[in-house]
Amino acid sequence: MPTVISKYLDGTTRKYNIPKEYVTRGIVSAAVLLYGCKLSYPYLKSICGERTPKSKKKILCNGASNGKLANGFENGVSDSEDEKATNNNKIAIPNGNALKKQTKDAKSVKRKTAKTPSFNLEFVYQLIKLLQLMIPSAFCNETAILAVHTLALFTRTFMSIYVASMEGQMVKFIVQRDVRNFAFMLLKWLGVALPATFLNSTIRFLENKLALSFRTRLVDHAYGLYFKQQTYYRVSNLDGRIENADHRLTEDISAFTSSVAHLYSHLTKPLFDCALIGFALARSSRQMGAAVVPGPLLAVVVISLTAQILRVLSPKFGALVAVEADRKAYLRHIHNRVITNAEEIAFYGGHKVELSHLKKAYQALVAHKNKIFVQRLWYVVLEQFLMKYVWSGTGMVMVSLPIIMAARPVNGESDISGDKISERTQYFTTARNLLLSGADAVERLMSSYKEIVELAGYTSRVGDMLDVFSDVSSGKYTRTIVASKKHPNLQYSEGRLLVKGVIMDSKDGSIMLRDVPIVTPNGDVVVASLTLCMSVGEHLLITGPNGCGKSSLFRVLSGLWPVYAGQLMRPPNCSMFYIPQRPYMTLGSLREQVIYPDTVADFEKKQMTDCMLQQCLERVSLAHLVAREGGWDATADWKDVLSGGEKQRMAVARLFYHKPAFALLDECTSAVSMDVESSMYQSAKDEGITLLTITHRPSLWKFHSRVLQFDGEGGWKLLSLTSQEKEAGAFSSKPQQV
Ligand SMILES: Nc1ncnc2c1ncn2[C@@H]1O[C@H](COP(=O)(O)OP(=O)(O)OP(=O)(O)O)[C@@H](O)[C@H]1O
Repeated sequence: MPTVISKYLDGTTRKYNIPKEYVTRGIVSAAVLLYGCKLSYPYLKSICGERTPKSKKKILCNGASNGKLANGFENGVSDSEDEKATNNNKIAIPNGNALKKQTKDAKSVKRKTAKTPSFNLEFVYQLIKLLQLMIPSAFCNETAILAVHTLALFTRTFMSIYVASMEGQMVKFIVQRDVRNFAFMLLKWLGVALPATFLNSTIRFLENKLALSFRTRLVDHAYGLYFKQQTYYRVSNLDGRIENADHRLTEDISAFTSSVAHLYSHLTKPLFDCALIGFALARSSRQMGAAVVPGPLLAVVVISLTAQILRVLSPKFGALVAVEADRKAYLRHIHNRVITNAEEIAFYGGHKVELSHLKKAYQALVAHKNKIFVQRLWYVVLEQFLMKYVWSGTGMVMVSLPIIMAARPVNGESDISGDKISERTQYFTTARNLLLSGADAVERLMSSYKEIVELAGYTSRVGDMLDVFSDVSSGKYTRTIVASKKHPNLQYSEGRLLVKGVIMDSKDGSIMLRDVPIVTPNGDVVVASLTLCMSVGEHLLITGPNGCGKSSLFRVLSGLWPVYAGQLMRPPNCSMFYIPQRPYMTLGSLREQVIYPDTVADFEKKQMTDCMLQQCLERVSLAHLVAREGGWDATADWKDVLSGGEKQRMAVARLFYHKPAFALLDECTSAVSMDVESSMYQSAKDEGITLLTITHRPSLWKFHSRVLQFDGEGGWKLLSLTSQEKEAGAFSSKPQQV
């Protein structure tokens, strides 16, 4: 076939008197140009597709009015789908059934609009953004590693070519029966092998180093965002875009950085190989006196065709990888739940239920992995057939072309003399080795496509996570708000509640709320408008039925939940200390339990002593703990070592260590005996701490001067307590509103 093409070319160039190189170069350029157009067509189309009017795209975010998911899922949905969904949901939803329908619609839109990561423009943008984080400047560690890595890859390619030419010469000496030169060449070959193997190992070492450096950069950045403005709380409680942030922060970042570093060497070396080997092959073809163009032209055509076939038939590895990561994360989450709640589950004997959850999560992962294996099986069969056999055949033709097409001797010289044969053998061996390396390089380049698509999956997970973190840390939340939840006092835009409240620093240290609503992250308005003023020394008791918004008021005061309307004036966070019903025990020593959330360095900076900590423990009747646990430096799993009541008392001991202006006590003594509870409350008051207490215990009324009573239906009353009421723990007559 190539001979036919060559003959036809000869005829045509002679006929029209055009230099043969011009024609062959023209054909090659046109082929390359056409193939380039073909490859770039889908991307050009997607760029044009993205230029749809913004207004249409924005409809997607309109969750409040049409029940659709708010942003975060914009990509990958057609405009017609948007419009259909919008129109469907314009109908008012008066009852529960309709509400269910709406939720179903929202879910189906979520499914439709869920992004499928693939090799597209969005992937490129996200990757560039992440690369800027991983390589922050031209003079950083990572650039240095990259430079050394690139140099190592380049040197390795030169070595491969050098080794191939040495092997060619060795075969020539064998054919010539030249033992001396053969032995010398063999020694030289062995001498090169040593640095070559060292270089291979160095390349792998540098790749791992690069992956680790990239990971460290990303982890630093992600942790910075995660612990900024309580993002770790808000991302799971106020925003609905990502689940299992822990998995993304650990596994996905690691997989992403390893994939980037691996792909760098996986792409760079084959590219060097292709360029340099192509050049070396062309040079040896010319030395043989054969035409340079037909061989490479044939290679370009065959490789382009096989690449196209593989591209069309390739499964969507990016989407498959993203789903796999999701399922792995979910399985880990279920495991974590079992570990965290082991005692409760054991008491209930709930292992059957937990086991079934675990099995379900595991089966989902296994089913998905099987799906990937099956898809990979057929893809690898095709890939191997095309790359191993079709390419080997093409390589054979390419290697033989210069020998077959080389100019024949014209002056009666023999074509099969010893010298000529050994020369051709040397050429054949060198070219064959070079081609093998070249084929290997192209194979790696093509199999890299699969890895690039997999990288798209990780890029999307890591990139989305960082986007969500920075949105959330700057107060932008995305969560579905069902249309029927809209409240006239609040403002909505594109399905999201707008944060319109004003937060001010209190100058006199008091707390003041004016028309502040209490709204849950789901958009439920628990209390429509609350007005309250608390000066230092005015102890407030908060009561009401379950779920009426008592703890939520603390969340608003602490800044965990946004102030959607009205005004909130409050002292700085360090002046307010929150103690929850379920006390939290940190990792570390007994000392670190008392000083939490201070670190040991803070403790030393404040010039506090263990003796002072001992006094804190005495106030909550835990003085014996130091001796019992083996001193202040003793470490244990405090969550399990301390009893429920002891943990609650330890949490109150922290109050005496920090001595804040206000204590937000959320049923934090429910497991403490009543005598110890009373002495703790009295101590806190004596210390000058103003109490805001949520409790159902009448015995605590006596420590407070006012009561905020929620009715559970959005209403509330602020009442003063008489001394009889304080003692009785109940209102003696009809309560008087303040
Ligand atoms: N993270 C959250 N996401 C969505 N809704 C929430 C969240 N936290 C609380 N809620 C809802 O807010 C409402 C008020 O909850 P809150 O914890 O303030 O109740 P409470 O008055 O303290 O109740 P209890 O006396 O049982 O502790 C409840 O209906 C609850 O379901």
